[in-house]
Amino acid sequence: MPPKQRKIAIMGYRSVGKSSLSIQFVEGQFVDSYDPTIENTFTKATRVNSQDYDVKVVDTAGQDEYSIFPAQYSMDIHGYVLVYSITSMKSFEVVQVIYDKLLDMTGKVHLPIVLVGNKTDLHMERAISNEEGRRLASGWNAAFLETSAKQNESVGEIFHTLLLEIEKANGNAPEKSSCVIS
Ligand SMILES: Nc1nc2c(ncn2[C@@H]2O[C@H](COP(=O)(O)OP(=O)(O)OP(=O)(O)O)[C@@H](O)[C@H]2O)c(=O)[nH]1
Repeated sequence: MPPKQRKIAIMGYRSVGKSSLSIQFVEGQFVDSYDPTIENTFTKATRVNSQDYDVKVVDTAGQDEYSIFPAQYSMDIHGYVLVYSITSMKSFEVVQVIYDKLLDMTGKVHLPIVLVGNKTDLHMERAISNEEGRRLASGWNAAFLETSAKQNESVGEIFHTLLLEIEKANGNAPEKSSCVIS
C-alpha cells in the first residue's frame, strides 16, 4: 500500500514544549534551549498497523487566549495535537480556548485530537493532575497522553495515536483483536 499523506498541527500556549515534542519525534533528540517558534514544518515517515504514513508536522507559534486563530490551521489539517504543560495552569486554560476556536473555525463538531500534558519529568512542579487532563480530553471525545519531550516518554505515541484517531474519523475503525466468547 502506498503511504498516506497526513498533515498534523501542534498547538498550545508558549513554551509548553511543542517544538521539543516535534523535534523529539522527528529527530529523536532533545535540545534544552528555548527559541520561540514562528512556524516550522517537519516531515517524517512512520508506520502504524502495517500502514505507511508520510507525516507533515506543523509546529505553530505559541498562542494565548487573545491570539487570533490563524485561519490556515483550520484548512487541510487532518488532526491536531493540543499541548499544555503539567506545570502550568495558564497553559491548561489556553488549550481549552484553542479547542473552542478550532471548532468555531472549522465548523466541525468533532476533530481528531490528542490532548497532551507535557513535562511529566517536572513532577515536583505539577499543577494539573493526570485526572484533570483525562477528564478534559474525554469531554472532547479526544485521546489523552502525558509526555516528557526531555525524557522521550510517550512522544512517538502522540503521533501514532493521532494517526489512528484520523483513521477513525475517516470511518476506518481500528482492527479489533480477536474476542473470546466464554
Ligand atoms: N523539563 C522539561 N522541559 C521541557 C520539556 N519540553 C520542553 N521543555 C523546555 O521548555 C522550553 C520551551 O520548549 P519549546 O519546545 O521551545 O516550547 P514551544 O511550545 O515550542 O514554545 P513556543 O515556540 O514559544 O510556542 C525549553 O526550554 C525546553 O527545553 C519537557 O518535557 N521537560
